[in-house]
Amino acid sequence: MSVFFPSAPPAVSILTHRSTTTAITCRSSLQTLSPPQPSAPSSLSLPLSSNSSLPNPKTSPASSSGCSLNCPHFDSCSGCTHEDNLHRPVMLQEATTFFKKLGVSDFTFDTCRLWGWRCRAKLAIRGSSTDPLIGLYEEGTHNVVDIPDCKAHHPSINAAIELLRKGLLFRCFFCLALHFSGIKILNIDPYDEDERTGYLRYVQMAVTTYNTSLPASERYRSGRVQVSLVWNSRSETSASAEKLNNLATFLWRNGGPNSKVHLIHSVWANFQTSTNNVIFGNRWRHILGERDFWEHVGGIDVYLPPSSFGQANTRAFDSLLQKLHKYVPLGSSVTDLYAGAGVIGLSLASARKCRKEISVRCVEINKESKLAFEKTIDRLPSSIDSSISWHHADTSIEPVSWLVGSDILVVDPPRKGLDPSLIGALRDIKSAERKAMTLESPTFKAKDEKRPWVLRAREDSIQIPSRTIQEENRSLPQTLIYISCGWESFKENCTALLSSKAWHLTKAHGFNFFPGTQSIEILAVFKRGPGTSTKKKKSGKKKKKNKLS
Ligand SMILES: C[S@@+](CC[C@H](N)C(=O)[O-])C[C@H]1O[C@@H](n2cnc3c(N)ncnc32)[C@H](O)[C@@H]1O
Repeated sequence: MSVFFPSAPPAVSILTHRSTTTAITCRSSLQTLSPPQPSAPSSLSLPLSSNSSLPNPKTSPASSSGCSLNCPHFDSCSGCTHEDNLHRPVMLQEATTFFKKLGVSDFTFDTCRLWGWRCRAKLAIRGSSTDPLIGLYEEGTHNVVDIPDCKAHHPSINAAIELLRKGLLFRCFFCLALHFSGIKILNIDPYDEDERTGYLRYVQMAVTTYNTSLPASERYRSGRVQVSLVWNSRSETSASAEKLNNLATFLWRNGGPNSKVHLIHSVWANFQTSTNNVIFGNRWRHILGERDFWEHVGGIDVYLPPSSFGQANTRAFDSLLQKLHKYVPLGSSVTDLYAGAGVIGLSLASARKCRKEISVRCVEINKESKLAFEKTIDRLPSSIDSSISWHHADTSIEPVSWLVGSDILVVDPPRKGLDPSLIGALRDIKSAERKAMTLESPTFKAKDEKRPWVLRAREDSIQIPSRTIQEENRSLPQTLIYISCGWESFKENCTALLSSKAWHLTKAHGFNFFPGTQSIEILAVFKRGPGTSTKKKKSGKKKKKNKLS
């Protein structure tokens, strides 16, 4: 649940989360950013679990100086950049000022969860089989820092790392009841970048907090981990396959359904032999546990294979989606660019039961996301009667063709921001619209032929459309909703859009997606045209005309 603390202009409103589970209150009530206040205002939710190393709210009240990270790895790990005032990232003041200058004085900020928020982590594995290191690189190096007590990780991730490293009582009758590491006992060497030897390169840990056999209030803290082992071999048939299977079995035996705490959801392998810094190779193999991995965000069940993009902060993403729904009127046609598995578009399609005739088109460059889209669409409520499609395409190529036929454009690009060609198309949207209205527009036809996978929400409504969405509706979006995880690129893109006078900014919201870092997630709403001042003049003229006529 979100609680709204009204604030005096020009301040930012801070929205905070009250957990359905155990909650801690960082004292204070009203939040403004100018002048800066020393104390934390928030009601903060803390996920706690039996295997959690998070502070217990009953024993560790938040300090009056704010909400601190209190992480033992802070000095050596590159993951977090600041320790204090997690509820108020450094960027927040700058963002508030930036939006105010652009006429948005009611910028809000949702503090979200401050600890245990990361539900998806990619960690490097280095060191030796007798002393494995599992964590992030030290700033500017390839030295891995062990982070067993990371305060950002969902506690289940830390527990799964622990299982990978130290294990439980494994083969204790052989080893005189000593506790040995899963890696040590199986004699699995971590990858050595210099020698290009060893087996285990990285691990991706993804937590699902959607276990419907538990009461809703217990689901978050009882999250289970999909473990993906990035293995230094070409495939599962290579010589080291036995070691890989032994490690997977070890994790499953000690963390699967027959263990004391069911921690491990599934174990996957990814095969990567490249010498570059790319984490994953192209080959994936499901080894143990459930193949299907579901999460529930934005009101829908979302399927997330390990190969597809997934948001790291599940709960914060859910808050953002709830906010986003408010900006999409019933009956809109939506294009979701940089869509991943289409979570944003599909969540919009299902947002309200009465939403009919909405059309959603998702565009994504990673073909691995297609399966996730198909699975997710299968679980959409049967009341949804929308035209929904997913396209494996590069947004930067002929971007105008993706804009045609949409009322609302949602963009959620990677950190580097929008592709220059898309920025160009949006700046020049008026002339693009004129062209689109021309029946024989070449851009139009070309894209139409390239649509490889057009899926419909319901099997029985599948029709090979004789008239595509674009042919029915050739207008271009009147609203642009920009979701950004890269503040610097957002500022640049925003300035470029506004300077074209093709768009003006109407709303902006911030979300604490990455507490402890410099980053915040932005949801910004742009409307077509140059904005209020010109509008006022125009409406003044209109009034006069009306009077005369
Ligand atoms: C920040 S993620 C957002 C994904 C999705 N909206 C979600 O929330 O799950 C950015 C996505 O853009 C995709 N992407 C990057 N460049 C792209 C391009 N040129 N065209 C289409 N998609 C692209 C990435 O593969 C990634 O899935």
